[in-house]
Amino acid sequence: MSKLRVAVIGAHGRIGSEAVRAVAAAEDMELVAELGRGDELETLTRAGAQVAVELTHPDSVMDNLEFCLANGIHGVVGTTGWTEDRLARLNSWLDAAPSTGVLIAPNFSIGAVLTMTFARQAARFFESAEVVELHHRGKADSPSGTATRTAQLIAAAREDAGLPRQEDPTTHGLPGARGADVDGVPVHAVRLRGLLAHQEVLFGDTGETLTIRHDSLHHSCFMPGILLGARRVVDTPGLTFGLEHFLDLG
Ligand SMILES: NC(=O)C1=CN([C@@H]2O[C@H](COP(=O)(O)OP(=O)(O)OC[C@H]3O[C@@H](n4cnc5c(N)ncnc54)[C@H](OP(=O)(O)O)[C@@H]3O)[C@@H](O)[C@H]2O)C=CC1
Ligand SMILES: O=C(O)C1=N[C@H](C(=O)O)C[C@H](O)C1
Repeated sequence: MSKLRVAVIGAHGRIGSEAVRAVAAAEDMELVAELGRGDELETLTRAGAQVAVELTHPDSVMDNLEFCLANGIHGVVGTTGWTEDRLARLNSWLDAAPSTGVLIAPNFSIGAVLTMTFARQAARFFESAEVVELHHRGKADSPSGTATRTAQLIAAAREDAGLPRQEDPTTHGLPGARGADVDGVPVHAVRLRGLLAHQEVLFGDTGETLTIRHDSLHHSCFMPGILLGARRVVDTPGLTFGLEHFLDLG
């Protein structure tokens, strides 16, 4: 059987360099290109890439995906910074390339995917919910894509259950102390040397709290999700948002 031809964009970065090693070690894949900043995107077509794993920066990801989709290359995207506007532009490129697929995964680690699943399940049972994400100091964006997605899922589950949007009871204080408001769910971002990627989802109601915590301790935790995404995206045209769609979570 022929091997899946996979390229990595952002190949010299923290997660990209790990992805290069993981793709190269996968028996069913061939690593056909490793692109860093300034490298020509045409390398992807010359190398015959079928899938591009995109792990760069919110400022770079749109141009890279526009090129990939214009050339029939599927995308597995870990880069953050997704807004409604960006998703609409991506969908318009996908409309013009109907047999091509893109997976955007706010987080490729199984523990983080389960955290989001459990948080969505718990959301309707608690009056209040907040998210705290903690990352290394080199991270470009805040809050993290995972925390934003988690808060959106919590807010949607609350709305589905008929719960009101959370009101902030604070009347006095310093700006920013209550975090960012994501659909009514406060999200707090910590940046600390020594950390990698961590998240706590806090729920509270009368007389009890529930905390769901996940810790990514090494970039290797993202690799099974990236490889799964590459294998599945070639048979999944259109946009898939979230690795959970490629997992059987019961
Ligand atoms: N979904 C997930 O599970 C995960 C997602 N991420 C996300 O992945 C992204 C990268 O994170 P991280 O590896 O820590 O960041 P790094 O800064 O370590 O790596 C990004 C790399 O991409 C390069 N780059 C930037 N623009 C381009 C471009 N146009 N073409 C090719 N290479 C480019 C950078 O080059 P230069 O250094 O010159 O700027 C850098 O080498 C972030 O958005 C992060 O949030 C990270 C971990 C897990
Ligand atoms: O920049 C990182 O490191 C990470 N980025 C992703 C995010 O923003 O959610 C995933 C994970 O948290 C690591």
